[in-house]
Amino acid sequence: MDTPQYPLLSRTLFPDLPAYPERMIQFGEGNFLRAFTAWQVQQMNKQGRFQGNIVMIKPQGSPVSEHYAKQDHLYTVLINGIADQQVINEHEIIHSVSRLISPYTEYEQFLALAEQDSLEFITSNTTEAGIAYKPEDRLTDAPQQSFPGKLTALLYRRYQLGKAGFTIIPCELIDRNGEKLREIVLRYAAEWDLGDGFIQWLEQENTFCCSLVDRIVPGYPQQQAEQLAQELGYQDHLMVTAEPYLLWVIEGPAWLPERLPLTEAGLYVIFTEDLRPYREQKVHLLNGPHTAMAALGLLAGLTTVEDVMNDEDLSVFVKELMEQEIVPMLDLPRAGLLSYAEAVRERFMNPFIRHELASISLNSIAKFQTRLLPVLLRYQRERGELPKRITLAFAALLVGYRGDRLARKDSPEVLTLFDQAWSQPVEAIPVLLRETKLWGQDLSSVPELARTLEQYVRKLDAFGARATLQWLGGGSLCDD
Ligand SMILES: NC(=O)c1ccc[n+]([C@@H]2O[C@H](COP(=O)([O-])OP(=O)(O)OC[C@H]3O[C@@H](n4cnc5c(N)ncnc54)[C@H](O)[C@@H]3O)[C@@H](O)[C@H]2O)c1
Ligand SMILES: O=P(O)(O)OC[C@@H](O)[C@@H](O)[C@H](O)[C@H](O)CO
Repeated sequence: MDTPQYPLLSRTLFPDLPAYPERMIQFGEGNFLRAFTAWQVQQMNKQGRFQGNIVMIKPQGSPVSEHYAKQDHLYTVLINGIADQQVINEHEIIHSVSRLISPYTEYEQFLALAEQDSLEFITSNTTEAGIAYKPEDRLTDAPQQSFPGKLTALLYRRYQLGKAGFTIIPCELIDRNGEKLREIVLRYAAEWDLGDGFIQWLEQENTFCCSLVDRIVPGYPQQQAEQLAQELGYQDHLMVTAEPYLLWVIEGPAWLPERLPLTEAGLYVIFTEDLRPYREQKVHLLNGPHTAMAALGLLAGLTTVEDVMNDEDLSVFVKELMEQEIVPMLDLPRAGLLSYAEAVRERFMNPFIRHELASISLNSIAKFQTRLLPVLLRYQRERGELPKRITLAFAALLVGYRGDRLARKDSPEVLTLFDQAWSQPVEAIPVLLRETKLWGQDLSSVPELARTLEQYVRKLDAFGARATLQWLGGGSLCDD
């Protein structure tokens, strides 16, 4: 929203903000990283513990938003929510980003980062799709299309200059993110014939860490933009809202906490030798319910996570989904899982942030595959029956992806598969379940799955999401 009566946030307005040498390269300029890594770097800087800034790299070719340069790479993070029973409504101008480079228009500037000795860390968040191998990438491209391709080119230049390697900590929400990134970089190194010396340098001088991130960051506060400009006294096109909670689990070497003193700065960062249990818990008990509530909530006509948590039927659904279907399928102590589940529900109830179900529903098929499907399959194997709530969320997703009720946001490939299947409604569900490109496996032989989904889809179509939820919880429907 434009609020031209207020000056634009820039260093002219705040000339005393400090600037530090660049110590971190960050692939990704999205909302999440702006309220996560850059915010944390600023907390360390404020305490004199890091004294380093971030260079952001635009991982994709879409035009760079003019706002970064116009705002001197400053932006506001608004922290809104409840922590330790205290209401928190804080804002902070983040000045830990020094510049944003697009390799698509400034490829030489991008590669020149290899010359900078002050740079030690590389972080990234390029969505679940970003850590991907693209066979067409070449060292001679300017730039390579994939994020790992660009990273390999940068690392190769660094190696050629005989300089020290980096500590690389990706934040993408995929399993073993650091290992996957390392594998792809090594693959490019071999395929591009960059030599044994480079491969040895990659392995010995660089550290790829796996990491898990957790902070709800709904992004730009569209609806309060005007009021905020009035309160802050400036307009900021890059401001981003986040909850107070933050967790970063990093699986890395013992020397890392000292070099990256996040914990010392009082941030909830866990350095561990094994992040798997943290990942299982978060992906299934926080992201899983998000994906399920988005599928059902949108069909029920709701808009935000808060709407869901204030809805009698849906909030019960979310609680039972967590406690009765997800918790029993996780290999972690039950008491800890239940208290995590409760804390997550409190975060979902945050009355100060507006988390749109539509934004959570982006690319829901891939999300269902990682967040809920493993739980559904394990439940079916161990109990000999389907978990009814996850299955209902699955049915709601299939209805949503039919395209006649809701706007769908997914890759063209996924949408085409759904359009083809739904063009023959009678056969649609078995056809979709067989499609390995959607689920990573053929689901047609999962006992009772096709039949149950067909039943739930019929009920969702005939009676709507709310009545179907009530029926699932023991109520009756006219065709019972
Ligand atoms: N927003 C949150 O609450 C939150 C919390 C935890 C994790 N995350 C994760 O962060 C990711 C980004 O969220 P966001 O809110 O910053 O979104 P965003 O749309 O603001 O930013 C997305 C970023 O990813 C890049 N990107 C997108 N597709 C890419 C691709 N195929 N290859 C390379 N780069 C690509 C974009 O250029 C941009 O830098 C999400 O996918 C999610 O997994 C988000
Ligand atoms: O960011 P996405 O689109 O991958 O998923 C939506 C939410 O589940 C997610 O952003 C959570 O809010 C986040 O993972 C909390 O740490």
